[in-house]
Amino acid sequence: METESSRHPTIRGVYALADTSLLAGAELIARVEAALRGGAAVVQYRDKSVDSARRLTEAQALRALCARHGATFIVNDDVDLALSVGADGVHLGRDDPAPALARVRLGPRALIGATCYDRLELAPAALGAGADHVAFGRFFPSSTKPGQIYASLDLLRAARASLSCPIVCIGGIRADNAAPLVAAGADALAVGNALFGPGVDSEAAARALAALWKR
Ligand SMILES: Cc1ncc(COP(=O)(O)OP(=O)(O)O)c(N)n1
Ligand SMILES: Cc1nc(C(=O)O)sc1CCOP(=O)(O)O
Ligand SMILES: [Mg+2]
Repeated sequence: METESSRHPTIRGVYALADTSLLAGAELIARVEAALRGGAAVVQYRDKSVDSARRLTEAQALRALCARHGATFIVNDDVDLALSVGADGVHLGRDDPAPALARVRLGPRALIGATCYDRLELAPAALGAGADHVAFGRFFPSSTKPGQIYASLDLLRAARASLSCPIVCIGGIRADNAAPLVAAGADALAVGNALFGPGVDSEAAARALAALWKR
């Protein structure tokens, strides 16, 4: 049986973006749990508010939920919050603390993701500075974070050919547009709206995404 101490968190498969602009109040836990039942393997808590009390409560609850399901739990942006709740790691972009600082604070076992947008050349620097996995995107139009630059399948193929770390794809990903990303070497697909948008059956959506690796 897997125990807390024997668990080896990884970045692989359906990476659920638990974004509080999509998931308010009680919906947060209920729908993330549904996505976990459907096969989500990673959960990222993404909350852009400054309500530190709510952020702590929500991150603690998600951390406990992920532990019960054997899923990896990542906090977006906030190294201190990740440390406070015992998250498996943190995801950082260009406006966030540097991966090197996160590595020092979180230790050698932490999972530290770095966004590389549409730029493969950012990856070696991020990995050299303490990140252990990278993300590229957006691949499709995203209503959750509009206006981002597009990454291409060619970029993903080049990244797969040159990087041995886990690669996450993000941005407008759904079960019906994601197969080329998996074929090009994505290890994980970070998905917000297609899992947690209004009216979406989060369990069924996660199951359909997880099936992409079983073809
Ligand atoms: C898995 C994953 N990839 C990319 C991002 C985007 O990070 P960032 O550029 O720091 O933007 P914000 O999400 O913080 O607005 C991400 N969060 N997760
Ligand atoms: C948080 C984030 N970062 C992006 C980037 O391109 O860097 S796209 C994005 C939102 C992803 O959510 P959805 O699956 O709803 O499009
Ligand atoms: Mg960020």
